[in-house]
Amino acid sequence: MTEQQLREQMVTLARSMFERGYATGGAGNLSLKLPNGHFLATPTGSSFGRLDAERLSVIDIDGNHISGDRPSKEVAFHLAIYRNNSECNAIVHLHSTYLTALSCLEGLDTDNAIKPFTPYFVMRIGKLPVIPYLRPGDPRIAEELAKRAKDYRAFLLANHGPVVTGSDLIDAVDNAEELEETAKLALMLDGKPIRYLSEEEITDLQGRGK
Ligand SMILES: O=C(O)[C@@H](O)C(=O)COP(=O)(O)O
Ligand SMILES: [Zn+2]
Repeated sequence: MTEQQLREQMVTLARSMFERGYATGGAGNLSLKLPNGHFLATPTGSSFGRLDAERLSVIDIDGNHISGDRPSKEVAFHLAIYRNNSECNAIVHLHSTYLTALSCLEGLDTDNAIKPFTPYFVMRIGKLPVIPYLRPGDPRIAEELAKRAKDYRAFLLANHGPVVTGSDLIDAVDNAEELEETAKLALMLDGKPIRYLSEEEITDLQGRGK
């Protein structure tokens, strides 16, 4: 895809998420790898419902602002993931309701906040590690994500929200939406006797793709 097509794709997917309630106000940010090696990111403070393709931010791998509006304050953590996972070509960060609710719970398993009970969580995400709470924009979020980037496709920032990767922006958005639905189910089922997938069932799903 050309840079122009990728710009339009970001605007369209962001608006779709906004209209379906996955993003509200100015929360969240998106990025993707451009064909020339730079990165396209949402401007800081922008609403997913009102992005302008021509004003999206372009940054390089060192975080230098190349063009467009001032980039998201979280570009450092986006770049930390790109640097450490060559399979990641796009990133979605949301404050979506159910994942953010989950991120506020005490006593989460920090290796995997959602114990698998549906195949698509295993196929799309695998495991959801929890990053200890840091204020939004804190450069230490990038350090924490850099340590885990090559081993996971998604992360849960404690008391904040999810960070989800993909092979392209469509894949990252699909992963984020399915992860949000999984968190919704997990909270709906809280306190009920869940039949979790067995280790054998999880192993059978791993490596089969989506
Ligand atoms: O939670 C925050 O403040 C950021 O992580 C966020 O979601 C929006 O920040 P910008 O991308 O700088 O608008
Ligand atoms: Zn945020």
